[in-house]
Parts: sequence; structure tokens; C-alpha cells
Amino acid sequence: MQLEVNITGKSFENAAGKRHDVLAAINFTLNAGEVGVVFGPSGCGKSTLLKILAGLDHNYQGRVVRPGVRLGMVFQEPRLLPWRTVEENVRLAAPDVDEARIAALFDVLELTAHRHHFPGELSLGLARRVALARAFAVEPNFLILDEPLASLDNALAGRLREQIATLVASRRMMTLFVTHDLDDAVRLGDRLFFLSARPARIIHVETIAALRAKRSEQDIADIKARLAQLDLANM
Ligand SMILES: Nc1ncnc2c1ncn2[C@@H]1O[C@H](COP(=O)(O)OP(=O)(O)OP(=O)(O)O)[C@@H](O)[C@H]1O
Repeated sequence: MQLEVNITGKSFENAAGKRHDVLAAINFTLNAGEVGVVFGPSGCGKSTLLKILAGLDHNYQGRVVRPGVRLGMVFQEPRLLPWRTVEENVRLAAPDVDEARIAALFDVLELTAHRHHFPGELSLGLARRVALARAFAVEPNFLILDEPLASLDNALAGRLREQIATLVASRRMMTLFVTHDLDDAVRLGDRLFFLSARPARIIHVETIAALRAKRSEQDIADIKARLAQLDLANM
């Protein structure tokens, strides 16, 4: 299974009919078992790109090939149904999920005590974990995470990052993760796609040789230092 992305352009029109170019050329492939990270400045078009890759937006130039995709997606806002419990939110997305799988997911994500809570009773961090459980319950072969660690304090973000790493390592799938935090990108990713300001194009691809599970603090510091030298913010 491989995702092939050959986008040549994407624009929006405003109410006055003026064209607003958001994506320029974006070309890459992503393989099963690989974590790609989309990294770029605020407003450069990352969410727009993800919507295209998720198959939610067909109005672009170019071609995206996503053979037999079973998609799991975690948006920036958890988007849970407020009148359904945590467990019901997960089961609605994945009607075939068995109890053992739900129990295992809730265990990794520390949600067991919250099964019967409603979304309105959850903090943002908890709601994100429910959104992750829902995405994994469908046993995806393509997982998209749009800034799942944004707006969480450091301790919560660190814990959730570990939980995401555990879940991602438990399944062979294509994963695409959007962040504007370089540390998260270097800790979670295998290949980092650096985007320019709008209209976004890929200005650098960083392939991380050290395996995710074996990446040491020193490896992470070295990669970040090398990337800082590339001065990507000014490209
Ligand atoms: N449906 C839409 N109609 C018109 N313009 C849009 C639409 N969606 C996004 N845009 C514009 O496209 C640009 C890119 O938005 P997008 O949300 O993809 O950026 P982003 O990189 O995900 O931003 P952030 O890092 O802040 O989440 C912005 O200028 C935004 O205003």
C-alpha cells in the first residue's frame, strides 16, 4: 500500500471571485509502516493538504492515488458527538470493533474510567484521546493526525505523544501527522516534509535514519541541530 501525491495546485476563490493560491506543487509518496510529518508555518495550507489526502476535497489540480484506503482521522478539534458517551462515539465509527479491542485501546489511552462520560464532561486532552481511540478502532491503513498535541500543556502533550507513538507502532499503516512543533516532528516521524509559506511547496524532505523506537535524546538533539542549520524558515 502506498499513497502517491502529485498535487500541482490548489486555490480558493473569495466572495469577490479573487483567486487565493494555497498549495503549489506537492509531490511525495508514503509507504505502509511509515510516519510522514507535514511541517510548515501557520496558515501555509497544511489542513487544506490533509483534506485533499483524506479524500474530503476533490477540487484541486493534480492527482492523489490512495488505493484501498481505510482512513482514521484525528482533527484539531476532537469532533465528538456530544449526546453520545465516549464508548458510543468510538463504537459508532467502528461498529464491528470487538470488546477486547476497545478495552485495549482505552487501556493505552487511559480512557477506561471515562467510558460512560459524555464529551461535555471531558477536558481537551481527554477528548483528543477519545478521537484517537475512534480513529484506531476502525483499524485504519491510513492514519491522519492534524496537530493532535496542539493547545495541551507540556506534560499532557508529552504523555499523549507517547500514547500516539505506542499506537502507531502497534499497526503497520501509513501515517501522516501535521505539526508546527519541530520536537514532535523529530520524535514521531520517519520522513519530514517541510512546507514553504503559502502557496505551499515542499522545500525540504528530511529522512530520519534512526528507528523511531530506538531514537535517543542525543539523536533527536542532533537532528534538530542539523535542521536548524538549514535555515528552512527563510527558504
Ligand atoms: N474553505 C476555504 N475557503 C477559502 N479559503 C480557505 C478555505 N480553507 C482554507 N482557506 C485558506 O487557505 C489558507 C490555508 O489554510 P489552512 O487551514 O490549510 O492552513 P494551515 O497551514 O493548516 O494553518 P494552521 O497552521 O493555522 O492550522 C488560509 O489562508 C485559509 O484562509
